Amino acid sequence: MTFKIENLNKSFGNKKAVNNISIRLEEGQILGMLGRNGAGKTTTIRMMLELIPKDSGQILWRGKPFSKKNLKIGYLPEERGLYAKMNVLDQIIYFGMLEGMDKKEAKREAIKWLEKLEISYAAKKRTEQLSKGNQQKVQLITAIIHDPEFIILDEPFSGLDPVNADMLKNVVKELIAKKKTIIFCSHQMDQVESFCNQICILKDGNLIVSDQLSAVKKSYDYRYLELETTNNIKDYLDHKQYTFTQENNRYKLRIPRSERFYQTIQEIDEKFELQGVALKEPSLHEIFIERTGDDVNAKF
Ligand SMILES: Nc1ncnc2c1ncn2[C@@H]1O[C@H](COP(=O)(O)OP(=O)(O)OP(=O)(O)O)[C@@H](O)[C@H]1O
Repeated sequence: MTFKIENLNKSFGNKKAVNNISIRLEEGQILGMLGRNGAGKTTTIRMMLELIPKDSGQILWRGKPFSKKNLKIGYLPEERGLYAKMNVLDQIIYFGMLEGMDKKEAKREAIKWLEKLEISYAAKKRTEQLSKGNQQKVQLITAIIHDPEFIILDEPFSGLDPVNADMLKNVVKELIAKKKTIIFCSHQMDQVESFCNQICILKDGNLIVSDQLSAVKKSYDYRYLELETTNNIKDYLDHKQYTFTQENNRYKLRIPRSERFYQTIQEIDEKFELQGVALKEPSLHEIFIERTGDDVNAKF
């Protein structure tokens, strides 16, 4: 395992913000770090980046301390941290130099990225003159200009219009294609699902899920059977005590993973004639809600 967090702990006074968590990640994998507000994600990341000291535990990269001294790390923080009065190009060069680049190289890369993200026109503007979305592009550039091998992205697409969101998503896809190791924090479950092959869920400082996304889905007790029919099967499903939702001609039934549903399908088809049938794994959204303690039936 290339990246390891082992028995990591952090308290603030009486508050246990991170409780003995261990996470493993192979190089080139994308980990979605999930948890409700206050779960301990930012605290974990801050310890990784040595911004705050850990109480105990270790964080390792290829067997050595996970530290800027041993690998290049890129970080896009949730609270954006740019210098408002500094001009965009100088700002990016400054961050590049902080990460060990020489000025010429940082300038070359900065110009390349500004062109790629279609904000070259803003190179000489003060950062505060840019829209929120364009400032976020600048922030992303400062996080990856030094070509880091490990990248932490905290809510990278929040507050972006769809065109800019797609542009930054393409950058993340390129990073994934380049086999960067990435930790991706987001409350947008569909984004986590589309980018990450591994997930961990924190709750009140505890790690309650940590596995491959596919394994997490398979460990969920339910699946969903989607049926399409022009006939009204609502009464039948009520009678059979299925939990389901209906949208026009489509019905979505929550069935235990163990249920032998072929017979159900056959029975419904004979009575009502089905136009479509599909078996779906639960979405990450559903798993998240169930595992972090909310009533899944209320949300279903
Ligand atoms: N500097 C601090 N002093 C005191 N308590 C803190 C400090 N930083 C975090 N906490 C507490 O630790 C807990 C974990 O907070 P953390 O910011 O890590 O959560 P999070 O999962 O990142 O939440 P969010 O999704 O809202 O960013 C919370 O109860 C928070 O109030």
